[in-house]
Amino acid sequence: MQPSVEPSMLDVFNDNFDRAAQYLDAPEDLLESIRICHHMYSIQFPVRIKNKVRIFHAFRAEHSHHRLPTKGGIRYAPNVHLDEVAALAALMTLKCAIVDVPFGGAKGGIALDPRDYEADELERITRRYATELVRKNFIGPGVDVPAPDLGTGEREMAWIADTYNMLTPNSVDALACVTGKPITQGGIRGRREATGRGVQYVLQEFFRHPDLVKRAGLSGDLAGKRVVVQGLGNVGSHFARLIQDDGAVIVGIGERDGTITAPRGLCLGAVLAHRHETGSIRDYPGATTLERPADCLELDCDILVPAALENQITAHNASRIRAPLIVEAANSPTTSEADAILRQAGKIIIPDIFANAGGVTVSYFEWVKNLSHMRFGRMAKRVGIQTHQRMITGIEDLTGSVFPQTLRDDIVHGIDE
Ligand SMILES: NC(=O)C1=CN([C@@H]2O[C@H](COP(=O)(O)OP(=O)(O)OC[C@H]3O[C@@H](n4cnc5c(N)ncnc54)[C@H](OP(=O)(O)O)[C@@H]3O)[C@@H](O)[C@H]2O)C=CC1
Ligand SMILES: O=C(O)CCC(=O)C(=O)O
Repeated sequence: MQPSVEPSMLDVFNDNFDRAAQYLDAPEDLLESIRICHHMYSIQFPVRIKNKVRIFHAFRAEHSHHRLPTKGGIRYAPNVHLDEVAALAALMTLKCAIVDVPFGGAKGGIALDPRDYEADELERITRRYATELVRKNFIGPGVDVPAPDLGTGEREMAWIADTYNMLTPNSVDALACVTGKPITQGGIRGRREATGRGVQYVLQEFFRHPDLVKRAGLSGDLAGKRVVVQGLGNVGSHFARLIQDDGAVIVGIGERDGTITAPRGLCLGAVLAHRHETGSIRDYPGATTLERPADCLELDCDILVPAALENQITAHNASRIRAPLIVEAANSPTTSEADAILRQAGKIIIPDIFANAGGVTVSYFEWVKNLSHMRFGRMAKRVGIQTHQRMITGIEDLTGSVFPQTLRDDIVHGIDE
């Protein structure tokens, strides 16, 4: 029987937690203290928008303080509420543990649709939210460190860092109060694409395990695999670009305004240019446009990557999912009932708390960089350049050949952030 109401994200987290707990030999009281969200902050504040005072509802949840600071994004979406950020904060605790970064989990949000506001209005709302977080000690380099999530990005993180800085004038570590900042404001190279790149790495790793590939009913490597992506935002667009470089073929894309599909493949760059020009992915030349964003989930493909919203694969559509491999780039895109249906059908699901952990991993390096007040590699850079230079000269002397200039520059320069 199909449920009439979709479960909340917190229901889904609790179901999954209970399922995982069965594999542990841990007392129930301990499990309960791991499950619950420890600190929750719910705020309502007024901001003047177009000469009218509007009340905004905003939240921050710190799931676990077993490691500090707590860490997790801030989302701007119309229906954000306290239970939702509590569930997302719990996922952050598990995610940080899986990739072993020293944080407890947190998440926050403001209930608004960013498309309804001008940039200066969003700035005032964001700065007021950040001020409220400072007032209640829900932000700080050693307390709770937000980052981008759905509907937010580098710009919002820069506003938050600046607000924090203004309110704590003697704090030398102020920049470490938030990650995902622009490079010029203390950000780190690679954070922008980190979550999508992490999803790419997860898939590359999956295809290094022939037993898993076989269990999914697939063969070979990523090249030629047919991929469908839902959501062309920060996570989805970088993932799609990177996976195309691995030879995968994007056969479908779902966005807010519908789905496009082309069995022979879509060129991501051209789709983004089309969206930029027309404001929509619909009617992309050479592709079929389907009405609903969720139509993309049911397309025939090898790998399905939901990278937009929660609760997309539900008890209602799970039986129509054709992809044998599902990679959860979004947080909580699959309800627990859907998860059971998919597993029953023999599908492999790579869960969000592993698949999208690339973002918080790179955030960790940004935080460390801000606390150390030094760019990665700065101290050893010159020594590295001299060592590589000597190595190249030695090889050229021994072989009598000369390195091509571009290769020489590449080797001499070495890695950066
Ligand atoms: N940013 C990060 O580093 C991380 C994000 N995540 C998770 O990844 C997911 C996506 O986040 P992110 O990419 O940052 O968010 P963005 O806001 O950058 O992108 C979301 C994208 O989804 C689109 N979208 C909105 N509604 C729908 C819909 N109904 N169907 C299909 N697409 C839709 C949006 O379109 P439009 O622009 O029109 O709104 C937008 O292109 C979220 O679940 C987030 O929690 C997880 C780890 C880290
Ligand atoms: O980069 C971070 O700190 C957190 C990213 C995030 O919100 C997430 O992984 O869901």
